[in-house]
Amino acid sequence: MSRPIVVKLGGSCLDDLAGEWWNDLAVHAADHPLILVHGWSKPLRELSSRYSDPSAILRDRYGNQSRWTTPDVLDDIKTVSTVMADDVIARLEHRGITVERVLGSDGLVHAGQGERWWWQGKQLVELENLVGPITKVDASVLKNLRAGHAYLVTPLARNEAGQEVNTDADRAAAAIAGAVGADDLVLVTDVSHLLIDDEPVARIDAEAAAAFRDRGARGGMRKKLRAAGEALEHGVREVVIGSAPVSDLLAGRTGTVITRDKEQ
Ligand SMILES: Nc1ncnc2c1ncn2[C@@H]1O[C@H](COP(=O)(O)OP(=O)(O)O)[C@@H](O)[C@H]1O
Ligand SMILES: CC(=O)N[C@@H](CCC(=O)OP(=O)(O)O)C(=O)O
Repeated sequence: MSRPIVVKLGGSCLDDLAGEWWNDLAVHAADHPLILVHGWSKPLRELSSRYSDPSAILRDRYGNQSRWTTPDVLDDIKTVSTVMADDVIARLEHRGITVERVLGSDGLVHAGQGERWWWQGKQLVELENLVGPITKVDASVLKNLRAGHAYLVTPLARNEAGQEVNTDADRAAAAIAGAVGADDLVLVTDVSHLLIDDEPVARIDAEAAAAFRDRGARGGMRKKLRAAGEALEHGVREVVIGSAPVSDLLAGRTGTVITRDKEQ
């Protein structure tokens, strides 16, 4: 069996991907087991204005942004994810690829104890946030990995107390890519490249990407660079960030390719 490909579909761009983009993905999926992991940031903002309020986003002590997640927010995440999943499934099935949907919290993604102290704007506050760091991915849940078949993962997780928690979608995709032995992780988003000093970057190694992350990356890109580093540590060969069809990103025709070593 060829190695699986993991593609993370950014919540920022999922509804902007054109028919051609899906045609290209279906060609890949016909030859490789495919795992899609989706985000939901934009659909949540469209569901309710409360998700555009700056107080909805917290930061941990490492500067990672995290949605303030309560049981109501989890319900909203599931509502928008079901609509997105129905759309993705229809698009791929129409192109001859079968799709199985998996909630990460149904045994695939395990989380540890969450943080209690968060930065909300400039204030450090103690609050309950249903977000957990990913501790394990149980790849045996994805037992039907084969060419022509795709999994669509909603990256929620379950913690040791049995609670369902939110996770970061890029980092969940990285952990899943490592667990299934994927060679490639593709992070599809609303920008064509990582920009450093306003210049698009075609290739960068993990060390330089981490150095830039801590110096200059913001918001969603900061999380992507952290996720890329984690994926490479877990054995993924390369991580590509961009907005083009997956074939173009995998061939290095566009996007930013992040590799473990300089020479790769
Ligand atoms: N150095 C950078 N290069 C490119 N994009 C950046 C950079 N720093 C921050 N960003 C932002 O990261 C965003 C992508 O992350 P995010 O909004 O989380 O997307 P997604 O929903 O696809 O995960 C871009 O739209 C851009 O505004
Ligand atoms: C803990 C946390 O913040 N989780 C993210 C997961 C979704 C995500 O990452 O969506 P994008 O791909 O659109 O960025 C959130 O709820 O927004």
